[in-house]
Amino acid sequence: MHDAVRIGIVSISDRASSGAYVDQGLPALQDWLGRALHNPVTFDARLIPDEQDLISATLVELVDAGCSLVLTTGGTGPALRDVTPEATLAIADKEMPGFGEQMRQISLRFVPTAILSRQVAVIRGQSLIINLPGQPKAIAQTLEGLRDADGQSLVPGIFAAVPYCIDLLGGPYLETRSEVCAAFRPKNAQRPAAG
Ligand SMILES: Nc1ncnc2c1ncn2[C@@H]1O[C@H](COP(=O)(O)OP(=O)(O)OP(=O)(O)O)[C@@H](O)[C@H]1O
Ligand SMILES: Nc1nc2c(c(=O)[nH]1)N[C@H]1C(S)=C(S)[C@@H](COP(=O)(O)O)O[C@H]1N2
Repeated sequence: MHDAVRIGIVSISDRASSGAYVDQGLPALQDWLGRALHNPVTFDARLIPDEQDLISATLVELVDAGCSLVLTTGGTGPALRDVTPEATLAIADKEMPGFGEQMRQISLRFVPTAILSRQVAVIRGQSLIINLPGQPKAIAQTLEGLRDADGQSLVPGIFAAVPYCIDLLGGPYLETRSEVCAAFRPKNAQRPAAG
């Protein structure tokens, strides 16, 4: 039996939230997490514009609702309306700089403009909050990393470190499908395989 987990997914886009185009962020997040995790997931989904106070309030609401993990997409670039990192840092207890550093390493293998992405990850209470870029295809790329033609990992995706981080926060034990994402835990933190 796998632990149940509640995950917040937040798409931050002026145009998708106003209906100017169809949001692809929430479906991409839900699809990837559904493929990667064995655990039963309850999703709390929000589609909101690039408004700093609303982004912060939404993140607080999702943490208070019991989300162990909150993933955002969009609003991490340099444009005037891009304020997702500021809104996330404003409600943080701790910053987790490794996630942003690793995402930029991965994304640089795809586009030189990855340098423009300012995404951050933070802890608030017992929740891990991670900003992902807004390009829908960047969601799987940053979570999963990059493989060569034989399926060998070239750059590990950031999700490999998420289950152990959530263990350390006292959250549910997340188990991943290794063909999508091989999570890493130190040996002493591994539960015996079920069955
Ligand atoms: N939720 C989304 N659904 C579909 N495509 C998106 C979404 N968010 C972003 N994109 C695409 O990725 C690009 C970069 O995302 P970014 O977050 O910088 O958006 P933006 O240009 O600030 O505009 P907006 O906030 O109105 O989506 C967008 O120009 C758009 O083509
Ligand atoms: N993997 C990946 N990362 C990416 C991109 C991309 O296409 N793929 N686009 C970059 C660009 S052009 C920008 S401006 C930043 C910020 O994007 P955001 O404002 O959509 O969050 O993400 C970067 N990271």
